[in-house]
Amino acid sequence: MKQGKLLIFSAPSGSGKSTIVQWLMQEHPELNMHFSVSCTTRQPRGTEQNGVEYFFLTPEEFKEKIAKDEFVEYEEVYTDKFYGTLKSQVTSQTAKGDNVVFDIDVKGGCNIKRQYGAQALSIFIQPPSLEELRRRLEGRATDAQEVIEQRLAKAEYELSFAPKFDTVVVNDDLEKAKQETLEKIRKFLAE
Ligand SMILES: Nc1nc2c(ncn2[C@@H]2O[C@H](COP(=O)(O)OP(=O)(O)O)[C@@H](O)[C@H]2O)c(=O)[nH]1
Ligand SMILES: Nc1ncnc2c1ncn2[C@@H]1O[C@H](COP(=O)(O)OP(=O)(O)O)[C@@H](O)[C@H]1O
Repeated sequence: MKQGKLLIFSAPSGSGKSTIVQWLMQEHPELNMHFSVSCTTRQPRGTEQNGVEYFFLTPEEFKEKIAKDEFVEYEEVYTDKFYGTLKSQVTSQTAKGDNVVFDIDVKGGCNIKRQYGAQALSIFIQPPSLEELRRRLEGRATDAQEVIEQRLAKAEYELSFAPKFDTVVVNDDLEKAKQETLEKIRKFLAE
């Protein structure tokens, strides 16, 4: 059976990556995309549920998974906040011929691309500007101001990773960004 492919999405927090990924998964079931549920040590926010958006782990549980070599990759994305991709999330889907979607930080995105080469497409979702990124994070109203500042402080560094990705989509006009991403994925899956 044909192996599934990997679709990696990275961007500074607030760029619109989750909005685009959720739209693709809801509106385009023919793409056969399955979300890779990561592990994290951050607290759940809003309506997030364990096992849906993330597996929410204690730092001890996370360390145990590192020791057991259960991660394809993991990073301390923000101070004391660990995020990791489980090997089981990748192999169980690709073996069935399904495509796996990763919403993952810039370093993790480059790491997975390095490991999977041509089986993976890495997409960088770029905000039109840092000012707009601030507006979106504040508008989303899911994080405390301190958390927003922490994320914005990291955004410039993250933007410098864009050239390392297979492709960059600027998310200015959301509809355009969705269509552009869709076309790129269709082309890659047809290869
Ligand atoms: N390296 C790595 N990064 C991850 C993983 N899962 C999520 N992330 C990234 O961690 C960052 C913070 O994610 P989150 O707390 O959900 O905030 P949001 O991106 O603002 O919605 C984002 O850049 C995610 O893409 C993972 O398994 N590994
Ligand atoms: N092109 C866009 N124009 C204006 N607002 C947007 C656009 N794309 C996304 N947003 C909004 O910006 C906020 C951050 O988007 P989100 O998808 O949560 O980002 P990320 O997953 O990259 O952290 C959300 O409130 C979302 O509705």
